[in-house]
Amino acid sequence: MRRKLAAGNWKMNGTSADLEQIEALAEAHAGALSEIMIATPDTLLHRASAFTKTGPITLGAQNCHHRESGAHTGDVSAEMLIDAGASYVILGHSERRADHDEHDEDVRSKARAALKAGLRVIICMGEELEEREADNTLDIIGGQLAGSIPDDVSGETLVIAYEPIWAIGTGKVPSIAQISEVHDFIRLRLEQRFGPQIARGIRLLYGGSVKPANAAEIFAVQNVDGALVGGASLKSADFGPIIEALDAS
Ligand SMILES: O=C[C@H](O)COP(=O)(O)O
Repeated sequence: MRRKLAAGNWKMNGTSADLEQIEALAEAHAGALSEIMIATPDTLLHRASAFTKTGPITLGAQNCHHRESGAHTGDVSAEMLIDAGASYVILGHSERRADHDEHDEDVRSKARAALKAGLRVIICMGEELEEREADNTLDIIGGQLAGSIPDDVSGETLVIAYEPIWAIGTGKVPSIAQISEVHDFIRLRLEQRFGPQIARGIRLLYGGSVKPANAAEIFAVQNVDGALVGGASLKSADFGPIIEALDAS
């Protein structure tokens, strides 16, 4: 049985004044059935960890370097993230792929480093609108799966987030049939590569304009084990109902 995961990605948003959002979530959802993860900016991790020592919330980061340490100005290693309070790291987000020219092999080597250090990884993948319209979505996802995910993974350590790029921050959401098709495809590919036992333990998140109003419908899809939420994770008043919808699914 896979534990549902409501993951928030704050992206480049949030200062110390916003820690009260995490405090409010921790209080309101102390009894949540689902796991709740918030990937704050690295600058907030240590202080946010004060609110996550007990209860259902875990913390994550949004990137890490593929090396353990050394002369890499401005970068942060997986070990440093753990030291600051993270237990997850999001890797391969389309914004990192676009802004920092990250490719599947970069994501894979970062994932190896993160797993070696003891982080769980949320590896993101998704198609551009042109790729969707050209009916290439499954080819794109198949390539990203093969290229981004290292060999040594388990249901404990790997989460995959399907995030169609055209749905991120746009208010556009794929149809339920489209979400279902991609998630079933990912599960099948994982079974083929890792075997049914490992594949069935890996959680698959949907991401892209998840809001309180559409969460329940998305969470009803088989093989959707939660969500990676951007904008609606910034305020506890928005993220809370999404967590409740996941608990109820
Ligand atoms: O990581 C989160 C996704 O990019 C979704 O962002 P969004 O919920 O603002 O569309």
